[in-house]
Amino acid sequence: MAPKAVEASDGRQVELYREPLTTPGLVPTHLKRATADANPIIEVIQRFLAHAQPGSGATIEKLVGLVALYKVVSPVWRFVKDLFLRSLTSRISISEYDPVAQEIIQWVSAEVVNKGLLSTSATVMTGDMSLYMVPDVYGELRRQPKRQSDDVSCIPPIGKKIFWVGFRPFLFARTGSVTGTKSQRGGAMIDYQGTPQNSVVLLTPGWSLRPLMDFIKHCHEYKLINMDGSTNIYFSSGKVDPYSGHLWSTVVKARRKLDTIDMDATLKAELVSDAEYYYSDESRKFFADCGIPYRRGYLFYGPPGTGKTSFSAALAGHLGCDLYLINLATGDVSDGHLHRLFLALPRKCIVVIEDIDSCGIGREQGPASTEPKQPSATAPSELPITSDGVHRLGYPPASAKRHMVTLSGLLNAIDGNASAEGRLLIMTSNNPNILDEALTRPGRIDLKVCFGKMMPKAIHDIFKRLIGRAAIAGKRYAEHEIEEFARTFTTKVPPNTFTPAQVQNFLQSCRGDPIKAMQGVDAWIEKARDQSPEEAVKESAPLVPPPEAAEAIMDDLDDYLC
Ligand SMILES: Nc1ncnc2c1ncn2[C@@H]1O[C@H](COP(=O)(O)OP(=O)(O)OP(=O)(O)O)[C@@H](O)[C@H]1O
Repeated sequence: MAPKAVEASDGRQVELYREPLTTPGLVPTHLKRATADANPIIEVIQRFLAHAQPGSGATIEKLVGLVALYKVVSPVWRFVKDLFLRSLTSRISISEYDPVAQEIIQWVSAEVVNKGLLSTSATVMTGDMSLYMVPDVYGELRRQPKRQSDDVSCIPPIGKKIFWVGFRPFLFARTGSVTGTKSQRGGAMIDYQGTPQNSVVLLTPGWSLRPLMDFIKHCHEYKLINMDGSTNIYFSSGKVDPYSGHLWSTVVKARRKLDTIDMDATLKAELVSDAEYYYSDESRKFFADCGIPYRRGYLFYGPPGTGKTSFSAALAGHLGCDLYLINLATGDVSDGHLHRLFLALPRKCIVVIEDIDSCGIGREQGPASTEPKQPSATAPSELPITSDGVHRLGYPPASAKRHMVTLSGLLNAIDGNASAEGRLLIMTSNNPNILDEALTRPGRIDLKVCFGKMMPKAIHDIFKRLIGRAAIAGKRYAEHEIEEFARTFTTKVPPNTFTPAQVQNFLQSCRGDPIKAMQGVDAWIEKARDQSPEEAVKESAPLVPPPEAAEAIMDDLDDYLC
């Protein structure tokens, strides 16, 4: 019906969209609409209320009838829809803990959410777009308030998304048992301890799982191509990450190259070739044929700041796998938690348990012990027994207050029957002599490697890397001049006296200036002789700072570029 223009009592023009309900010429105010400033939603509500009035034709009873009809029809519709989807589609559900799920999220982030013209919702993260996107840093804006000038990238939010790969449609859904709202928790997965987990569901038309498997493979290959140049470093604080609901939190780091680790060249080559062989098809077959659990373990020992953790990170980058760091010394990791951390590991990865000697690993007394008693450098019976009946090997730092991993808990996690296979485990220690022999026996630890203080060749190399590269790139010095400086520097620094962290610290302070390095080296040697390796390490940045410094991690990311 055409609107009618009517003049209101205050002189304004109003339009009537329907015949007046009462006497013609007497217009109820709730049916009027001012031409310019009325809110259309309020107007609809007003009209509805007017219709619902007794005697208006549409009664409250009709409304109740409509609601009842909806209540009956909606479960039937859901049932028909589910039946249709289940009988005509194939689907896969994956826990978000699973690296496969993360690869899918990464693909959907990059190819659907960030490129999609029709993407109307996403979880926002900031960061260097040249690095690979990390699925774990949900709520990244809260974590990185200072990085406002950076590029912004998006990952799929909790919810559903439909996209096409070639001519095939896929439905991607993230259920949010941990990070989602109440209404988004339906169908969420539950882990073996009954804890709800976020999960990813993939669905495509057809009865074969093949297209889904091909898509998952495609996401994996995509990750391998795009991960070139960076390494995912996972670390655990002993708590579930509040943003992702994962046990592991992640940072993405520029890949550290093996040639930035200054150590004995033969030793380095042997370690790299051993790790490469471990992950070769030939070795996999050998383990399977012989019925040996497919695991390998290294013990890296030596003073702090000699490159044990840095080499592990470089090795992960070289092998193209992720690095998982566990620090038991925080006192936040319990036996059960450690077990769950190991269960959540992918098949190919490097796990580093740092400073294993300083975390207070003890041998349980009585029936709980899983290993026969082994003699060790310090006999367990001579050690203090705590109230929980556990001998502590070494003394935990003051921070280790709440949880303590026991020796049997650790052994169970690393090679118990339920423990995953395929990982390369690296334990680092400053004091290997106090470690229980059960922990380092062959089969658990296959190679023990000493990371020592700097020898002349390594001193020469570190000078050329930290001073020479910048000086030559800036065309301030020729290569032969740098070679000469490096030789002089090497003769001045006494061999087997300083750790790489100490030398790196000094050379960094010279900011690529060889003259400054030559002028300052004698004074530095005098000072550094009295400095303990521990103090030197404190001055140089650790690989992964504690989780509470997550903002700082991202800010300092570039510092790791070598
Ligand atoms: N061999 C090395 N070559 C190059 N850099 C090194 C080497 N060793 C240590 N560094 C540098 O020293 C710092 C500390 O190294 P890292 O944390 O790897 O030592 P660590 O032996 O694991 O120490 P800790 O026993 O305290 O864990 C890092 O910044 C690293 O770059």
